[in-house]
Amino acid sequence: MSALAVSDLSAGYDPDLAIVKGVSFSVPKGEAVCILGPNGAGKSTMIKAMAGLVPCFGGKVHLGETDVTGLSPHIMVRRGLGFVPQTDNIFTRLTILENLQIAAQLLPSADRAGRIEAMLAMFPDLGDRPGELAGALSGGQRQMLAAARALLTEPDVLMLDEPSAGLSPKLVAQVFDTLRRISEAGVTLVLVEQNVRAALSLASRALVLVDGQLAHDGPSAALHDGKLLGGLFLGHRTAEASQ
Ligand SMILES: Nc1ncnc2c1ncn2[C@@H]1O[C@H](COP(=O)(O)OP(=O)(O)OP(=O)(O)O)[C@@H](O)[C@H]1O
Repeated sequence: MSALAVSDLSAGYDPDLAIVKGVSFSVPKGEAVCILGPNGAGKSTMIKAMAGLVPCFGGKVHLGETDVTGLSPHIMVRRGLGFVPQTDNIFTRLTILENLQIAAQLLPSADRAGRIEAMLAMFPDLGDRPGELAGALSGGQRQMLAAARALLTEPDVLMLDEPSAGLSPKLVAQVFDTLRRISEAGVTLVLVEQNVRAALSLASRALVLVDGQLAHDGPSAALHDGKLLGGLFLGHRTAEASQ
């Protein structure tokens, strides 16, 4: 049983103009998968459609055995999906603790304090200063807070849209170390990334999206060869994508 299965998904902003065009893939429980591709390929649109934030025109998204296609984002969370958007993923005028408390509203009240404690323990940079304003955090720490908010509800699958966007190389390394720990804890990860090297070092498998279609689906190791990746970005397709 896959943790996440996407079949023949079409999605976009205008029903007459699909951005994501018939994409299929599945992610086994515990796997980390990255979605790469040139600018404008439709990566963010696809991950947002999977999270219920962009309309799906056709196809299905399953979380485990549950069909979650087109459900609203807060219902997706209840079905076991965590999503970290690229921007506006924390409340900058609230404290770290308040950010976690808001996310915890989705949990039964008896579980809230324990889960918040668990997140503060998992992310020591946050646990050291729960009363600090989120707006005062570094870019990397903000991404950690956004991930902590999504992990509070113990999702089966955590999806992230460009967690490295706008970060210095040092902060990118910090964020990816955190993602590695999350992956090692058994959470299934799906991330869209522009930072190819960081994404391939974390994920065991890579999908390449070009012009809204899957051009490649295979082990990350195969893409350490920059030539293959360059060819894919230019529009070549590999056999794995059509299987
Ligand atoms: N809110 C929107 N309304 C209409 N069109 C949009 C919207 N957001 C994105 N698009 C269009 O969808 C297409 C795919 O954009 P998307 O952001 O999904 O690509 P991407 O692969 O994530 O690109 P990048 O790597 O540059 O972030 C682009 O043509 C873009 O202009």
